[in-house]
Amino acid sequence: MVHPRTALSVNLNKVALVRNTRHLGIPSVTRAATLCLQAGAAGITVHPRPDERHIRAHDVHDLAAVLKAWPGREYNIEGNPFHNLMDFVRAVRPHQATFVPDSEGQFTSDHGWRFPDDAERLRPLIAECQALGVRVSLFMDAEAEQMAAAKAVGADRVELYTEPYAAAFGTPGQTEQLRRFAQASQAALDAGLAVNAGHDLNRDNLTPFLRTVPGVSEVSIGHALIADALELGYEATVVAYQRCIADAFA
Ligand SMILES: CC(=O)[C@@H](O)[C@H](O)COP(=O)(O)O
Ligand SMILES: NCC(=O)COP(=O)(O)O
Repeated sequence: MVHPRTALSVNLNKVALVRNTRHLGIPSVTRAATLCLQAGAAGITVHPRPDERHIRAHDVHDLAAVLKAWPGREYNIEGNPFHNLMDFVRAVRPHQATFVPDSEGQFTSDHGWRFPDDAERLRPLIAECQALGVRVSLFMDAEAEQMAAAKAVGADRVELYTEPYAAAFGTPGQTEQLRRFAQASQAALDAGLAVNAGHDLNRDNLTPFLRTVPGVSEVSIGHALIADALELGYEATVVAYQRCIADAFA
């Protein structure tokens, strides 16, 4: 079942990471995508980093072919538009491009864009994506005062970087983080942006997040979901995450 309120996009970076440790082609990234889509995932996300530590260029094209067989499901490609992302956008025209301000060797994504600093250099690349029919989401820290500027630069959506919430989950800081994210999401919605969210979301912290943070259109989840799939399998794991989403709106 694809839940109508908040779409689940499965990030397959970590399947590729394991695959790359041998020259055997397993675990298959395309098979993971197919099994997750068959289980009801609304889409697939990849972050083809320049060093190809996990998702490689051929994966991006292989997955585009898989998604073509799934009308209504979305392909989201993340990356830094000043590095290699735009070449992938031009070549495969995904449904969504998520601009992430990562440096080339960065351990993982850990911050969003800053306005007004980044505005003028982002504007033409956002416009180019949209001219190609690709929706643009900007990876942003949960700062309400930054949302109007994200809209002004032309973005369709923001993706709230959820690691600070995930790190506070289960501690006294959880309430304050949820308030911060709810405020940032409402500010984005008020500015005319749609809201995505991602990074370190899992089966424990997802439902409370969606119950409290208004109007989340899509969550992209990879690390914890793939870890769960090692134990439960892709189908049961996607169903479990869809249940977490459904529980938030029950
Ligand atoms: C942008 C973001 O928060 C994640 O989607 C990112 O893809 C994580 O990258 P790694 O899987 O390389 O840690
Ligand atoms: N944009 C977040 C994403 O795609 C996956 O992040 P994570 O669940 O691997 O932390």
